[in-house]
Amino acid sequence: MTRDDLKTLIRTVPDFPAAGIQFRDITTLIADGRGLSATIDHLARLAPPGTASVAGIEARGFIFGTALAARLGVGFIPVRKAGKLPVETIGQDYALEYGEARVEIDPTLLSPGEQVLLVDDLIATGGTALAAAQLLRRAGARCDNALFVIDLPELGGADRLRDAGIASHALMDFAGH
Ligand SMILES: O=P(O)(O)OC[C@H]1O[C@H](OP(=O)(O)OP(=O)(O)O)[C@H](O)[C@@H]1O
Ligand SMILES: Nc1ncnc2[nH]cnc12
Repeated sequence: MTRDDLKTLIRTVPDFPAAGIQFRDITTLIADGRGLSATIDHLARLAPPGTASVAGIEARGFIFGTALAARLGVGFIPVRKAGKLPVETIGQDYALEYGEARVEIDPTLLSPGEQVLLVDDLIATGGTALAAAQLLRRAGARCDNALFVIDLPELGGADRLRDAGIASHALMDFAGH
């Protein structure tokens, strides 16, 4: 399946979770077996050589991140929402398109200088991905690359990541918010 084929499997839900938001829903993509498999194929082709682990952002980033890590034969690092990890964590607050949140990681899961590939379903403002990358870097890992299924380019997230020294790719773009 091409990236254009995959794009047809994304469901758009207007005014969720707030008025004016066009919610790009990946559940219709992952419910399609060929679509899910092809998505992981496309992401795997974009993974940089030397990737030592994949970090995925809760919750939707876990779906693509774990599948990609298994495909690449590397470990998976969960970037969790606040209060979920059972050990001492480092955390970062951030703003997103429709609210505020905090992500946390267990820094002991990472080795110094380890090259971590950040994965999420979607990049909008980039606030979530930037917070996750900052955490991975604070833990001593390298985080210079990120992959997304969907980019909303008008919200400028990929530009923010580039300014922070993170190269990103997405399988598809959607215009508007
Ligand atoms: O680029 P940003 O403006 O930061 O927005 C993108 C983030 O928003 C969504 O997650 P959400 O916080 O809705 O959580 P979920 O994955 O648990 O549904 C999405 O999965 C990204 O993680
Ligand atoms: N428009 C959108 N659709 C789905 N997830 C999102 N996360 C942030 N903005 C989003």
